Amino acid sequence: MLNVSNVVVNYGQSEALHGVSFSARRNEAVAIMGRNGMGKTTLFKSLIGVLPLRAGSVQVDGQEVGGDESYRRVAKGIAYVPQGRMIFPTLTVEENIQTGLENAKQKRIPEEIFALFPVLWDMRRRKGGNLSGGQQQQLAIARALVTEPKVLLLDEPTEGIQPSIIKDIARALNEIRKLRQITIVVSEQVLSFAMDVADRLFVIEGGRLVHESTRAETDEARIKQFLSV
Ligand SMILES: Nc1ncnc2c1ncn2[C@@H]1O[C@H](COP(=O)(O)OP(=O)(O)OP(=O)(O)O)[C@@H](O)[C@H]1O
Repeated sequence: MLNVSNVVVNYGQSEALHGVSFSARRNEAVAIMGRNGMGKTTLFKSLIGVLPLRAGSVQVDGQEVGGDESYRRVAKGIAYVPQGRMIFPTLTVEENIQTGLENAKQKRIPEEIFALFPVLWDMRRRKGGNLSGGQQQQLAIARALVTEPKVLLLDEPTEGIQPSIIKDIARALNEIRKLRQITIVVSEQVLSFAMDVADRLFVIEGGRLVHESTRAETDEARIKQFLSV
């Protein structure tokens, strides 16, 4: 479903990603693990088209999107939940979700969204800025989901979120997969969360993928070594 091949990304003269390749099937979740500064955010921004590819290709469902602007990639089936959530603080929860429906025929928020995230129903008339970090993360996922993606990208969804809510988010992502059979790519530093949601785990270091394992064969101690400074 998602095919990433030899992706190279530069910041000016300096190369940040040195040829990243991986793929994720329909109804598969993969985690990209790595410490701060290893290239997770750069990779996600290049997949959604916020950063241009210097080389390489990104395919969604067999269609090349690597040269497209972000809005076209969204139309072709990628949705992105950025690091830091980036919700609109002065819009209500409902209005925030509706921004994801801008190009949809149906403007009503599907009930399934509130079934996945009941707290968003309770908070629907509150301003996004007044939600807790965990609630904002759920809102950001809801906003991405209403675009009906084939591939959902989440950049460090657990960052700054308390453990009980991290569990809720893992449960919701697993539920989303069951309901929609989409592909999920998540970047993470929290190994327990990655083990809860991902079928395969990768480690990124210095802009390269240096490790891959299925969940079943993952050596957690080894991954923790990669994640410790
Ligand atoms: N705007 C930028 N200009 C120049 N270099 C950058 C820029 N953003 C990131 N980098 C560099 O690219 C590399 C990868 O950074 P990136 O933000 O992708 O890491 P990350 O793994 O997502 O870390 P974090 O969890 O802190 O976001 C780092 O060496 C970083 O210094």
